[in-house]
Amino acid sequence: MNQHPTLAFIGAGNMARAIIGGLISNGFPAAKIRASSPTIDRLADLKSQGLFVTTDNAEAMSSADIVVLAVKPQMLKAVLQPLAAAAARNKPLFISVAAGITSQSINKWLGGDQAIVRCMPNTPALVKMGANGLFANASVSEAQRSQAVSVLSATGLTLWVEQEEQLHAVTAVSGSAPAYYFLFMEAMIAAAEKQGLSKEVATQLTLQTARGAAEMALQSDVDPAELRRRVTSPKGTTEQAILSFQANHLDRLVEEAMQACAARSVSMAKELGDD
Ligand SMILES: NC(=O)c1ccc[n+]([C@@H]2O[C@H](COP(=O)([O-])OP(=O)(O)OC[C@H]3O[C@@H](n4cnc5c(N)ncnc54)[C@H](O)[C@@H]3O)[C@@H](O)[C@H]2O)c1
Ligand code: PRO
Repeated sequence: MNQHPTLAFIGAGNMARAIIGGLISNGFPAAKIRASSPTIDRLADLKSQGLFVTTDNAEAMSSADIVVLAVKPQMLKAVLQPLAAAAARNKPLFISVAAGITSQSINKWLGGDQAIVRCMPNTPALVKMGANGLFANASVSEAQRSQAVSVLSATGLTLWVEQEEQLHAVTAVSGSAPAYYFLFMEAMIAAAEKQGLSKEVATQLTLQTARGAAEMALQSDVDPAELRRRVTSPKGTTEQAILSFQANHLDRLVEEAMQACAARSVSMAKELGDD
């Protein structure tokens, strides 16, 4: 195999585009990436970046080393069943980013005996700051594990989980979580505007502070709780904000939100899967 495997993305929506964007900006050759989606006009921008694009999923998948399944979980069964013959012939590594749906269901729809890595990525993959939780089924070889890591690590952090069920928690803590931070940013920007800042100034200060806090926590040798304490002077300003968050049970809100997220991942697996 060449240095770069041939990748086929089945589905070219938000998550596929975030991963493709991260790969290309990390130097992965666009000519080694294929993408399929039902309408060709929605693929025009990917074609202009040098990808091979098609409305035929089987054509996208033919001779691909890795097939990334990036359609909605609700579509997966209908998309995979017609690809079973090609899967039996080509035996690529499948990487599914679909929330919830188990490797067992995917394997069944593909006709069985397939190497499947489930990946829960997130959209910061687009700026190479993604976080990927990975699980491999028993048919995935060591070489394919390494291949999955080397492709996905171009989009950010890549960590394996031991149990497939742990991907529900990964979805709650990283897959869905960019949306929590965006929601928090929205609330901070709105509150700062109410305190008299322009939207532009409020936005810039909010985003730079989020970036600074994340970068500082990543580089620090102490945990986030200690970093928080270092901002919080006794009888100072921060203390009042922290006391307000605690009085409103921020920790409980976060726990309940993450439980609801993971529970939806579990119920999607039951509703839409075939285990
Ligand atoms: N968006 C995220 O933040 C995120 C994060 C982690 C995982 N995921 C997972 O990624 C997957 C895709 O989510 P998304 O947000 O990119 O959705 P999306 O709706 O943006 O993209 C889905 C794509 O699939 C295409 N599609 C529909 N039917 C198809 C078919 N028959 N054949 C080929 N392509 C078809 C659509 O045209 C669309 O481009 C989902 O399974 C989701 O659970 C998404
Ligand atoms: N976006 C997908 C969803 O909301 C999966 C994780 C992030 O279902």
